[in-house]
Amino acid sequence: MPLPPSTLNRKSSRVYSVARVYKDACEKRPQEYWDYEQGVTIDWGRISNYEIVNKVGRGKYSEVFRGKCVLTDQYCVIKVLKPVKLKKIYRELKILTNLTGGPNVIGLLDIVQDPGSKIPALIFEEVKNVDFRTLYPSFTLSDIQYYFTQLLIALDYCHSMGIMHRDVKPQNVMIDPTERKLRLIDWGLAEFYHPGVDYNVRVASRYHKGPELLVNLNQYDYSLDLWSVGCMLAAIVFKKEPFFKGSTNPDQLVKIARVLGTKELLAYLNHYGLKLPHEYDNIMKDFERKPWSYFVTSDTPLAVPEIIDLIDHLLRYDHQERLTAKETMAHEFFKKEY
Ligand SMILES: Nc1ncnc2c1ncn2[C@@H]1O[C@H](COP(=O)(O)OP(=O)(O)OP(=O)(O)O)[C@@H](O)[C@H]1O
Repeated sequence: MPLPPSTLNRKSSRVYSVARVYKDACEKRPQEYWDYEQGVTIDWGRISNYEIVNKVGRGKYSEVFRGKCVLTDQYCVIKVLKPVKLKKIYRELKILTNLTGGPNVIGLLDIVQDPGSKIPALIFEEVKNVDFRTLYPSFTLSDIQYYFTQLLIALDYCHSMGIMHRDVKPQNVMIDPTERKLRLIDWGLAEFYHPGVDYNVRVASRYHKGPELLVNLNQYDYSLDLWSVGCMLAAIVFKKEPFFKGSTNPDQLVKIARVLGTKELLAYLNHYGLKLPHEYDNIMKDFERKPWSYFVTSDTPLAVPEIIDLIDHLLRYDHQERLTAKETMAHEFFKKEY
């Protein structure tokens, strides 16, 4: 039976921005691929196959445990979702089932349901992650080449599948340095991309939010994820974690403008027919653009010209100017031997 029309691909009356790449990735697939509004069919596993070992963390949307599959004796991660809108749960499940098995995407092993609350729990492969605050300061240029290539492979894959992650940040990139294994996790804010559709700007985590989110530009796309990659790289290279540290959402844009300039921000808005929201009236000042050399000191040996050029091509106000995941992998920085 064909699905009824969906609101998820409903175009805005004014289309002012469309992704440069993979814009028809969803449209060319059947509606069942991207339409999570009608619910999703789930092949439920048995909760009794898993036991909890210990608590790993508590996110905004879940409680996460280390667990064990009693059938295989394999360790796993159990993400018990908190009761949020059913639509959000369906979205995460649909996206994970579409992407699992893809390169460097966290592997979804099973979906089980708490018999009492009916709340789903997601069972994932476990990554023996080393906290980024310990790991990143040890990175050489060659480590950066390797791990960022792995991250970009995951991003290019999800983008090619019509999905924007929308919450790229160090906490969502699990790295096991012993195995040199990287997995992109937390697809809870990820969304299907449809050209000309207005998206909610209340996504991503403050320090990694792209300018488009902070100026209410709703027709953003996969390029949002590349801004976040740029923030991660700049933080490592310039030893400033996080690179843009806003105290509130509006202050986040002020922190960005202090580096990229206010005139340049206004040119970006003008290009898409937008205005700076009034919440900035008293806080946005006329900041001069800073050259990247401003952040280079005797304590930033990773700041070689090629990586600075790469950061410069990712940290662009204009989301359409940023390198795509594929273009980033082809950048000169990844070709050089360090
Ligand atoms: N597969 C995994 N392997 C190892 N650790 C994991 C794995 N999945 C999740 N974690 C840990 O659990 C934390 C929370 O997981 P996740 O980000 O998926 O949940 P969340 O509720 O969406 O979190 P947040 O509110 O921070 O976005 C992660 O930051 C990570 O430390």
